[in-house]
Amino acid sequence: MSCNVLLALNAGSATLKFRCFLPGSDVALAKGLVDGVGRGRAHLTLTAADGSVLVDQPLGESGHAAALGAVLAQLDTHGWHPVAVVHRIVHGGTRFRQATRLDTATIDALRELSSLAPLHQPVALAAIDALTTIAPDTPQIGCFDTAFHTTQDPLAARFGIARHWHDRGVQRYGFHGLSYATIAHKLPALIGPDAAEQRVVVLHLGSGASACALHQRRSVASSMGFSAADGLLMSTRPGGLDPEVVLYWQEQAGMNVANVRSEIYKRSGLLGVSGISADMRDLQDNDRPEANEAVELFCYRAAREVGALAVQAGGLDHIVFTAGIGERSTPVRRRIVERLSWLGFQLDAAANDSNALRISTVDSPRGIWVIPTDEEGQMAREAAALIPA
Ligand SMILES: Nc1ncnc2c1ncn2[C@@H]1O[C@H](COP(=O)(O)OP(=O)(O)O)[C@@H](O)[C@H]1O
Ligand SMILES: CC(=O)OP(=O)(O)O
Ligand SMILES: [Mg+2]
Repeated sequence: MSCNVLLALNAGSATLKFRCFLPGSDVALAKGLVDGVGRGRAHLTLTAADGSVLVDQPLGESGHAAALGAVLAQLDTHGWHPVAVVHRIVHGGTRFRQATRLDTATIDALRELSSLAPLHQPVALAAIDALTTIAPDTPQIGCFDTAFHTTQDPLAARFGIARHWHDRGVQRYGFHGLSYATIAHKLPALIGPDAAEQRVVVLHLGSGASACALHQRRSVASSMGFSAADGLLMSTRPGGLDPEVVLYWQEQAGMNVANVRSEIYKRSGLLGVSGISADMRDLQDNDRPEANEAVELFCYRAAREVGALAVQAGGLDHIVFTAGIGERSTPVRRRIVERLSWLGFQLDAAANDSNALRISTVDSPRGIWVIPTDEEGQMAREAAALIPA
């Protein structure tokens, strides 16, 4: 049977995640992943809504364009025809504040922001360019990680630098907005309508990691800034760094801009501190002291940021863990919450071990929750109004 779908694409540095929705709804019909893109070992999986695996296919030497071509071919074979494609775009700068139909002018404007999100923006643009070539008549829509944070307190968006820089766009934007918007959307049903409006800090802990304070389900402040390199320790990014370190690398270690960017985006974080792996699973099960120190630094920095965000939100009632590490790592959640116990967060160890929705004890003064993120579902909701009838 053949069926029109909205195709949502979330292009990462080495992955292409996708999901097909009934147009105008957030009901998913199928989802998939191409792993190892551009690394000589791309692999496509396509899974139906009931969990059955429809495709499990090595693609070999595929870049983003070839990977996308293979995805479209498989969707076609299974009778799914994209009437529109919606892309996750990490940086929308000051201009893109809501889901936007993409054309030559908007794509050019997004290209100018590439250096501020070097791991993400170029690959999203590669997917957009590939689609423009393969399916020029299919409408494309961009949804932005920065858009959810336009409600931030103006003070939270300002660096302590000369005003003219701020006016030129050197501001704190905040990222992972599609993930935070998903959590804000799910909160009333999952934690209760009154609790949902309280002060909530969401910890999005994935390859990139950040934290966001919500009040009345809107972003008040977040840990990421001008780029997605600020804030928490991440898989390969350092998070907040004294700017003099960058000057030291350039002046004393002879590193050029490309070397510095690589150090910041690819060689720091869990990988740099441990010297072992960027993957939390490898580190939390490893007995070497360097692995333990990397995990401990990750947890300490996350807890420290929760404290800072509690000040910005004027208090704190709940914390929510989400994304790959937040949804699945029992020890990371335990170590973060231990550092927050003085704020009234008491962990229920058994609930934490089973990744339950509520992981705080019944008499914990404040709530601790685990809520799966759904960036693609959020994209489908945001794009609904822009899909041609
Ligand atoms: N069971 C688990 N325990 C600990 N960490 C996990 C687990 N499953 C996945 N992760 C971690 O989640 C991270 C990826 O998260 P994800 O949200 O998928 O990131 P992204 O979409 O940004 O690539 C990886 O660092 C991986 O180690
Ligand atoms: C913004 C960002 O860091 O995204 P990701 O976690 O997907 O790398
Ligand atoms: Mg992610």
